[in-house]
Amino acid sequence: MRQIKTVSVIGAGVIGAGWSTLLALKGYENWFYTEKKETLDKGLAKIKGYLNVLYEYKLIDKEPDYYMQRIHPTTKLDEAISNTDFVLEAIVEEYGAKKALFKQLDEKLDKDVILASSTSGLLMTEIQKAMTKYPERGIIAHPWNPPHLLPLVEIVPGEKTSQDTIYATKDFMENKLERVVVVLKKEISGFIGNRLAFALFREAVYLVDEGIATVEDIDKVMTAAIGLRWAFMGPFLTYHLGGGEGGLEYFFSRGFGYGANEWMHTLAKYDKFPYTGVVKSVQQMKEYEFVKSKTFQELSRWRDEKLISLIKLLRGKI
Ligand SMILES: NC(=O)C1=CN([C@@H]2O[C@H](COP(=O)(O)OP(=O)(O)OC[C@H]3O[C@@H](n4cnc5c(N)ncnc54)[C@H](O)[C@@H]3O)[C@@H](O)[C@H]2O)C=CC1
Ligand SMILES: O=C(O)[C@@H](O)C(=O)[C@H](O)[C@@H](O)CO
Repeated sequence: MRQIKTVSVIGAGVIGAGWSTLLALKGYENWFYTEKKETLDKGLAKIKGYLNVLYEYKLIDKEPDYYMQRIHPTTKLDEAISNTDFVLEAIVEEYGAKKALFKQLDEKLDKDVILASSTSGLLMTEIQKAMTKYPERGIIAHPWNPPHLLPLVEIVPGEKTSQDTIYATKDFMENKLERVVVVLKKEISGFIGNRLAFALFREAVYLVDEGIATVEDIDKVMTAAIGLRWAFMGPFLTYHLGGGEGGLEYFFSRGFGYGANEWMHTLAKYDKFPYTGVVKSVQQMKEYEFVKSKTFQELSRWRDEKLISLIKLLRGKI
């Protein structure tokens, strides 16, 4: 297993900036690459913003510039992979772009350099079709936004991914970057988190489309109840407790789960967001009281401040 000292982050957007920040925080030199200087500079500004908030909240004890020294920005791909031990791809969510990049990297890099995609739901098996030399080193390491704060990484092997690649990626994410890692037993689009998140989001858009509730009220339902529990309990533990002394078995046999059989057939079934639902949701987002007076940067900072407080309470560290 190759010792990882230097990492290449390919893609300087929301996720690339988060990965680069996390790597620097955990002591790793990392290349931070995208093609366009303007995008690269925006990515660096994101990183500096992330580090400033962490410093203000005393989650890091050194000033942001101390960590920035470990981040090496470049618009030259060959420079970004010149001495790399591990690649984290975080470019646009398109098979075409990812396959072209993985093909290029596979041709250039030693066979023990792992190529990990941040994709939100695409399949490594499909990406590996473009890797003609060492497809076994291709894998998915799906972070959650923002990666420097949310600890989960879903590792999803493709059909050709080797056990060594899985083991090395899990070891790096879990033991070196101190992430919470789930390795999927079978490859599936959307993985675990996004499938669960989008099952709920599909229903949320349906309820807006049907005029049952506004986007603001749906968010209230999530944040005033469901989301609070989910910050420290998943759905199974939640409903095991919901079953009282009888636990999950009672829940399904006589409890709420049994009762839900009366109306579960009314849940949204569509496999693409309905145009009318999207239009109504976007329009109502513009009327969302808390949001309409804030910029993306202000909302991102507000989100990170809340996440930091929660993470400190629930995990004690990032
Ligand atoms: N935004 C999110 O909440 C999350 C996104 N992801 C995944 O992470 C990946 C990146 O997502 P974001 O950072 O949100 O996207 P983004 O659009 O913010 O950033 C994409 C970056 O890749 C660069 N880029 C695009 N094509 C490129 C290429 N061919 N070569 C080099 N750089 C290229 C862009 O300039 C940009 O810097 C996607 O696969 C996405 O599905 C994963 C978890 C969460
Ligand atoms: O929600 C997240 O942070 C990630 O799991 C994602 O992949 C994003 O939601 C993605 O689906 C949208 O860019």
